[in-house]
Amino acid sequence: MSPKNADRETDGTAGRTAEGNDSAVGLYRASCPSDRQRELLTGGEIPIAVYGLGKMGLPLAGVYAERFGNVTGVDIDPAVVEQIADGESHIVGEPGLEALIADQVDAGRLEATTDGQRAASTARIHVIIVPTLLDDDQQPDLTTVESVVDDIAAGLEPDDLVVAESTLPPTSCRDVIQPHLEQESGLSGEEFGLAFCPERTSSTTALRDIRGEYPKVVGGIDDESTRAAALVYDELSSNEVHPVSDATTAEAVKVFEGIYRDVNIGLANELGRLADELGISVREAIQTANDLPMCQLHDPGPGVGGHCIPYYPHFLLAQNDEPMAVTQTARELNDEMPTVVVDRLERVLAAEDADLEGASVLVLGVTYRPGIEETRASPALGVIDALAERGADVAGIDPLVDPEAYGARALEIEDLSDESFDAAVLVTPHEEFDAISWNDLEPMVVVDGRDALDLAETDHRVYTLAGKVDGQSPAAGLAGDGLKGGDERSLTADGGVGERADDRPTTSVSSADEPTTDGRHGGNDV
Ligand SMILES: NC(=O)c1ccc[n+]([C@@H]2O[C@H](COP(=O)([O-])OP(=O)(O)OC[C@H]3O[C@@H](n4cnc5c(N)ncnc54)[C@H](O)[C@@H]3O)[C@@H](O)[C@H]2O)c1
Ligand SMILES: CC(=O)N[C@@H]1[C@@H](OP(=O)(O)OP(=O)(O)OC[C@H]2O[C@@H](n3ccc(=O)[nH]c3=O)[C@H](O)[C@@H]2O)O[C@H](CO)[C@@H](O)[C@@H]1O
Repeated sequence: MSPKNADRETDGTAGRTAEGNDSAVGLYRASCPSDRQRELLTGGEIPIAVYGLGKMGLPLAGVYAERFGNVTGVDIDPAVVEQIADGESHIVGEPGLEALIADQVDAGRLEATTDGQRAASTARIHVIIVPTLLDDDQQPDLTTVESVVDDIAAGLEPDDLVVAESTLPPTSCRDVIQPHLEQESGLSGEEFGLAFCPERTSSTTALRDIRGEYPKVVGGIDDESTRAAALVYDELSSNEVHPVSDATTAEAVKVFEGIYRDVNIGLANELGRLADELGISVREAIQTANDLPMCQLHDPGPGVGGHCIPYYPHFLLAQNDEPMAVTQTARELNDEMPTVVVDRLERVLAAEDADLEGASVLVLGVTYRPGIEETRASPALGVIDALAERGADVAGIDPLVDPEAYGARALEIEDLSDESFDAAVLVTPHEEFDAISWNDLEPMVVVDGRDALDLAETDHRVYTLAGKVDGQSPAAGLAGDGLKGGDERSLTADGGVGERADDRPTTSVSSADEPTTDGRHGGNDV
């Protein structure tokens, strides 16, 4: 037993020490009836700490405060804490969050601090929602989670409940967090609750999701932990709680959701690459195949970014002996997509007897998704790197981040007509790009990675990755001899642009023909 807990013995009655000192009720092994536990929780009598106040943590802390009050948010970034203390949100583009934080702080139901140990000393429910990143070897990096666990351990009391919402490699609660808490707090694992309750939320719909868009998965290190956590989320969420057998199962649920998405996107990208050879729009074919409920293919694109989907597969790939060829192959394929996009651009330029050496290329969109200020693993990083490696002069526009920080010369939309570009690559279709007046720009080659542009009435030569959902093949927009977009054209592997019907490429575009790539350009940002 560590010194800080040496004098602490409990009589098993949650919320009281053997000396009878009052302290807030701990839900784990609580002796009072569950409806009393719910009253205490919703009445703000059980202090809660939320560790990590980012894109997911701040919305979560806000909803916890909205439902239970008595919430202390913890973040290591003083600027984040200061803004929240002022009732402001530092998260861009999360509908409703600004107002929620202002209301909860103003009502005294939410406060913020950088002092995790102080927050832990009063909280009886501890919620972990900090990032789980990867190191340079694609191995899960739990140091951030472990630093939060240290803070919690410093203030952990018998009958406290620890909830991990951060996505974790399966077995982390059992093999890392629980032993770490025991060792640092001096308590035994039977004295506190620990459950994994994954965050099934997406940026731009976080409050909707947290309040109850989906069932809440709850998996405890033991049955009592599952019970206590299920009670919390039954009160927090309007949706049902879905208890599972244990914490490892819950951890696997979350990682499986992410792997499913990455593999599905990988399949869509693999099929999307066939569009030139088949002379079709794969997007149209996918949309049509998805008529069937048993076929729900995702969208082809220039790659998979963010610190969720590209990361989650590595939480299993890194630690399991069983082969995971499907997961591995999809991950590699998605990682390769930024280079495939630049290869396609190179082919289109070759068809015009041009190349990337010295070409002026504009990259549209640096963040990984429109409207979200996040660049981790963004496909744009791989596109910018590949263009620069091939000698292009790369400019970039993004409404949320500075392209200079990512290797591209920063431009504003209003500056575009002052320059002429050989090409543009649309990676992330921010809504701000609707303001681009394409007819005012010198005709160029445009690679549209997301089928987000309609340039048919312009003189630009447009290649749409995987084709357009309206049925046009990828090269249909490559206006040649004055033809507008929409004519029947396809791009051949050797850089020709032939008629789609009869002139299907004689050389099949096999992977052997594709330039080899390390596919790591869209890699991890640790
Ligand atoms: N972003 C999503 O769409 C999404 C969706 C579901 C789940 N998740 C998961 O939620 C978790 C958090 O993701 P996010 O998007 O909120 O991350 P984020 O990068 O937006 O925010 C993380 C926050 O944690 C803070 N932080 C870092 N170390 C800390 C520490 N030791 N103590 C306290 N605060 C610390 C940072 O300062 C930052 O404010 C991750 O595990 C992620 O996998 C994310
Ligand atoms: C609860 C949680 O963890 N939520 C996560 C969050 O994930 P996220 O914010 O990282 O967003 P994603 O939408 O997964 O995009 C990731 C990258 O994949 C590209 N992409 C996407 C779809 C597609 O068909 N083709 C693509 O190419 C896209 O451009 C981007 O770069 O929300 C998702 C639901 O939106 C959830 O599923 C996901 O678990």
